[in-house]
Amino acid sequence: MNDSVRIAEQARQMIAAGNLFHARGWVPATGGNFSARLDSERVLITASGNHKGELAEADFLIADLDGKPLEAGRKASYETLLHMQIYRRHADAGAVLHTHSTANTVLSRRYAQIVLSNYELLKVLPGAPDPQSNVAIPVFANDQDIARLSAVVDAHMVQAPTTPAYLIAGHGLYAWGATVAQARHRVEAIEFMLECHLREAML
Ligand SMILES: CSCCC(=O)C(=O)COP(=O)(O)O
Ligand SMILES: [Zn+2]
Repeated sequence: MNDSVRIAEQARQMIAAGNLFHARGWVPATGGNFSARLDSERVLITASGNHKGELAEADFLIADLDGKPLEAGRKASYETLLHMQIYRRHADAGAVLHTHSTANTVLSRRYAQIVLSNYELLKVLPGAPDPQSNVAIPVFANDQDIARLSAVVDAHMVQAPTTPAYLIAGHGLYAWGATVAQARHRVEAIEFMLECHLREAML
């Protein structure tokens, strides 16, 4: 596959994910951002400030693993360094998707971590955990200094390398996978389990 065809295909898959997430209410306003690894040095990522349910191929740009856009005059997602931390820490990560759902926002404002257990959908997460096991989703304090926040996330991943995804308090979910499709499946599974967790807390 030549480079421009590959770029268009990765953008197409992220546009489709954005449409789905918007339909589910997981990317309100211009919240959320998406990326896919193109090769060992380049990542295709959403530009900052676009509505993620209305993306077109022109709303993506290529950045290096330091988060620097390779095209002059383009502004990558404000949260680019959070994506790059994942690509640097997880060699098998091929795509990163970030959502701002009601469930992930409410729960991350209340709890320091969310422990998911007894959900069949846990099998979709990295390492295919046994549904009966306890899977911890850490919650990090929100921080407008994204370099500092990505350093906090990275330090956690050194201590807990099997962390399957994470939340930022009052902000949203970051999840990843080998492909855009796998990252989307994981977002769908985690958002479903968080929604269940929230509803149970309200019973
Ligand atoms: C308007 S939501 C605040 C920024 C944010 O959290 C987000 O996910 C979108 O930022 P981006 O720069 O990627 O558009
Ligand atoms: Zn965000």
